Amino acid sequence: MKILLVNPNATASMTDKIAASARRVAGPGVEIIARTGEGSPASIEGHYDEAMSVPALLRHVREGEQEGVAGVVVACFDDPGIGACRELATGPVIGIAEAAMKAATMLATSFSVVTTLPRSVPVIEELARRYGVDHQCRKVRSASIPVLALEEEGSGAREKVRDEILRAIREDNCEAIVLGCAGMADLTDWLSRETGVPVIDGVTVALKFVEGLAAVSLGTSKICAYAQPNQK
Ligand SMILES: O=C(O)C[C@H]1NC(=O)NC1=O
Repeated sequence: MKILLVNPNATASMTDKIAASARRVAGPGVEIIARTGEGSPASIEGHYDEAMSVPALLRHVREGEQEGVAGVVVACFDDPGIGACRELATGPVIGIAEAAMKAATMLATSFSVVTTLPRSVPVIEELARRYGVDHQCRKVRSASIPVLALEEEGSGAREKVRDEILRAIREDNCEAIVLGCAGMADLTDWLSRETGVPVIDGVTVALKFVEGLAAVSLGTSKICAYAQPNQK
């Protein structure tokens, strides 16, 4: 089984980190094909970056379809272009925000999200509403770090994420934490140990959801909303 994992931003080191997290949990016989959003913004921080990341993402999904991938993980917590990707794909297409937040609702009665910058907070709050989990999402918080600080050793980014998680547990009455950035994937185990609560990373959860759905031969419905784009 081949699964396409796309980091929609243009930072290859983040793609490598995300792919390593995914490969650590991939099942036997599952090959992860990792791709970077060449020509897209170096990081996705807000609506404009998100929009600018979709063309390269769609090119990778189209290529993956031609390569016969079983499904797609969109590894950016804005879940950019999911509907458009689903129109191109036949297998499941799952964004890490939807995967992580819905997984949180299966593990706890409440969760908070910790993302990078304040400007990403309303984007994620809207996703929680769209996915119908806003009543269980206590709060979306920001660690006030640029996305790319997560790529810099010694930046203090990981400690800021940890400290914001501890504040969430104290103040939000939440029982689980969702990591609001694909670039946090490598911090998951450390953060769980440091904080004592389930810390959910959307990259690995989305991968297992795609793997599981593909394994039972379930793919994207093509009969209406996600039918192939009309030829003009
Ligand atoms: O908006 C964010 O902070 C998260 C989002 N940005 C990015 O480049 N990869 C992400 O997962």
